[in-house]
Amino acid sequence: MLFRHLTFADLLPSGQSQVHRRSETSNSVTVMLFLQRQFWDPAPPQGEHRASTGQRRAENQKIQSAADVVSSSGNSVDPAPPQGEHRSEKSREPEIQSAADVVSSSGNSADPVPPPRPAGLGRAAPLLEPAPRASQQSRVNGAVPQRQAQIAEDPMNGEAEENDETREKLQMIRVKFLRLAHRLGQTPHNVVVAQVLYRLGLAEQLRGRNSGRVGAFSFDRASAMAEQLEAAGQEPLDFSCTIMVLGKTGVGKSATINSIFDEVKFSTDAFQLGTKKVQDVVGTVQGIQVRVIDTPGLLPSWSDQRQNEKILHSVKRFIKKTPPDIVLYLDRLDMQSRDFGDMPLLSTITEIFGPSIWFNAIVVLTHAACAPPDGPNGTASSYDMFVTQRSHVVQQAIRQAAGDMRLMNPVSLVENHSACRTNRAGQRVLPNGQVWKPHLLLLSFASKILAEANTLLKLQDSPPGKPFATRSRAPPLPFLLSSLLQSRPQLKLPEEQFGDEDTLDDDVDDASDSDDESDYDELPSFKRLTKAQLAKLTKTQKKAYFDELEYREKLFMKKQLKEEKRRRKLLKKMAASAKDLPSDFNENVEEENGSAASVPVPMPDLALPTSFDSDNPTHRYRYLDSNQWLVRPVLETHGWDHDVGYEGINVERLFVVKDKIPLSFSGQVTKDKKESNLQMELASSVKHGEGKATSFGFDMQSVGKDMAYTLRSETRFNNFRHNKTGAGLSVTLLGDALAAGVKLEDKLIVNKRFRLVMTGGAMTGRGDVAYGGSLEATLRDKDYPLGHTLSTLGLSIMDWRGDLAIGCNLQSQFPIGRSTNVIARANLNNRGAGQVTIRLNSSEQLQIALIGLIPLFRKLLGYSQEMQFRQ
Ligand SMILES: Nc1nc2c(ncn2[C@@H]2O[C@H](COP(=O)(O)OP(=O)(O)OP(=O)(O)O)[C@@H](O)[C@H]2O)c(=O)[nH]1
Repeated sequence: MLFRHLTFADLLPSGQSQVHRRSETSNSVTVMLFLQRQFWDPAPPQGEHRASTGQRRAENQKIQSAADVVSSSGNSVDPAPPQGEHRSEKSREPEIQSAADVVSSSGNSADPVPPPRPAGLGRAAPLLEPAPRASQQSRVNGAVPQRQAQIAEDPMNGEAEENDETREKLQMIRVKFLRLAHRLGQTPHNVVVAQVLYRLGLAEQLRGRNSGRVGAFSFDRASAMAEQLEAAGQEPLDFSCTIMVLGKTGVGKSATINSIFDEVKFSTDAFQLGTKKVQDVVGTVQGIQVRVIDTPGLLPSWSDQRQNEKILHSVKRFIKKTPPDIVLYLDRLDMQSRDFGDMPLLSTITEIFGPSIWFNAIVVLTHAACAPPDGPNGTASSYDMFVTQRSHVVQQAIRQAAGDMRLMNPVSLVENHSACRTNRAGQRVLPNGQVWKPHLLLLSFASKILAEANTLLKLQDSPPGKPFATRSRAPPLPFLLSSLLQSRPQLKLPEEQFGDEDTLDDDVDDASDSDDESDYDELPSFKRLTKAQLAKLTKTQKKAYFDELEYREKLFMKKQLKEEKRRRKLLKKMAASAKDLPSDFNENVEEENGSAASVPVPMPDLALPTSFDSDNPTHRYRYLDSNQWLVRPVLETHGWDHDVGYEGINVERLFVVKDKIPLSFSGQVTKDKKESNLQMELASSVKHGEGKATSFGFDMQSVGKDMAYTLRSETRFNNFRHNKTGAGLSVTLLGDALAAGVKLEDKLIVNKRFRLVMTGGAMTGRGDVAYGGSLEATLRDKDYPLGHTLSTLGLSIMDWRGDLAIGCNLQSQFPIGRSTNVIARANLNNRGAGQVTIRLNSSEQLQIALIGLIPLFRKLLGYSQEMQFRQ
């Protein structure tokens, strides 16, 4: 049991995983200095991942974010990335998204709909410069002649030509979009325009890097060209857009179509079903060809869904040949629909067309000139607030129906009433000053433009002509690979678990340790002092006493370790020779073996704090050790707050099949306010020959919304005394994507203290491949396993889609004096992001805790300065 505990100690927080020898350790203080620029560890080196539950969780989160990044490839659903970390991940993916994203990330103050996503792409203006590299390039290549000259200098190979052709086509798409915006009276500074241009530039840049060349983002050139063409007015605009309207009956679908064309194309009716069948109309708006498909009105209640199904099937048939570029889902702004009151209707739409219908949909709220209702205390609520609330209800319902909580459909407002306020040009203006029609059309066109660019850059593999094709997600290969590359300890039988699998032959250890052992037996007798006696000692005497105590403790533990090792060796030898002995002797040995394994060794207790402070959860959560199942709470170590850090439960058990094969089961469920995670692992290992073993494992864990199921196998053999080699395979099913990988691992055990592990591998899925490798050097304490000094250097490298991520990780743990431990960690990656952490843990120097006051003082100082400034 003791060994089980130590083996799986990594699931406990570091402070608890060690057996606390120093019982006088009563007050302890941990100080962490945490310097961080930006944390993004592409592929943490081996051993890192399993260091603690928190890190496991972090890994899971990383996988999740990778899944998000990847899921958005060729998929217009954006996982609503938070600022910073996620953005940096996201920018790795050369993806262009639909208008849905473009708008949801816009932060236009004139827009009644506030930016629904916090990070997105932020403000408009700076986005016109997508990235330093690209903008520099654009200056160099800005003018056409210069660019041509550069092309002429380039070695003309096929790839370069293809790149130039693609770049030129992308440039024409950019020009086309600027012309559309121009016709709708929008400048490049309009948020939607800026976002589309930004995404085009970003995709081109990343695409260029992929093929070894940085793409040129020629915004100035495109803008000049668009202006020129529009001014001349002769060059026809090669663009048309098909828009389909869907929504409940009477919300204003036909009226909106009439407003778009500024003429009555369809009749509207205030009192009965207006549109009886699906029909389309083609017309031009500002010289742009627009086709709109009007659909019969849908009904909201459950009992009407049969009727809705019939209607939607007829719509599906209608759009089979010429699918729409964008869907407008209409609802009324002034209708206070109850939360999810429209769920039946939205679910039916999802059922018939698939969830992807929502990936290219804009929420349109009609009757937008209505006055906001009174607030709870009788005061009128603000228009913007009202719009936000209504938008949120519809967006949330769509999210629910689509089963994708990351979905963020843009919202556009419409007012069809003839009495609507107009500007001098006769365009309808909303109460917030927005001219709605160009806004709605621009959003719709942006989606089509981005789809065109996606097809050009082959970022999307949906078959052409298939309406709302379900776009499959690519598996997060780098993260699956980094999980495969982790070095996993081989599973052992309970009686074999003692000791480190990577130590050199026991004979070597024996030789080095023999002196110490004899030393302990030869030591003169020693009497421990009582507390009262200790108090009488002088400082130097105290030091000498503790030094002696420590020395003796060390020697004693060494001796114990040695004895245990020897006993195990003997048992092993006996078991080996037992085959030749009579059967009753065999039974005796087995009995002895069995009893040795089942001797109840009490689990080391957690070091309890002295106070019964209710904030310290150690007093409230203990773990069960009543039977073979090990049940423990999971502590979230990555928290600074004084809150309950326990967020889950961990269950483990080791089975022995046919007395020979170890089989371990471990499961963990963690749940916090927002998300829950499930991990389950089944592992086994079979020995076949001297120094050869094959491990098998199956694990499942939640990755975002999906479950990942992984089957893995690994074979290891000792080819030389100092060298162990292993090869592994893994297959992961994540959602509907399958990924398979291989790895090779070589472990060089230079001596008792120093070892080197090198791993390399590749992971493939959906025609994509990620390559990775890592190197980890470990230097242990000269008194290992008694001493805890440990230094590791890890290097990891990952190549995926031409994007190279290199990470370096350094960690050192060493004691200062008898009561203080320092753990220093630093990591850095080739994107310049890194983190430095210094953790100081002391059981005596309580005054170190005063360091924690520094941020407090800084804050207070900041306040006082602010106050002075105001006065
Ligand atoms: N005040 C106001 N009235 C509107 C607006 N949009 C539509 N209406 C009125 O609402 C009524 C229904 O409009 P329709 O366009 O027929 O609605 P629909 O969604 O096409 O209805 P079905 O064809 O039955 O599905 C008409 O009387 C319109 O004039 C709007 O934005 N503001």
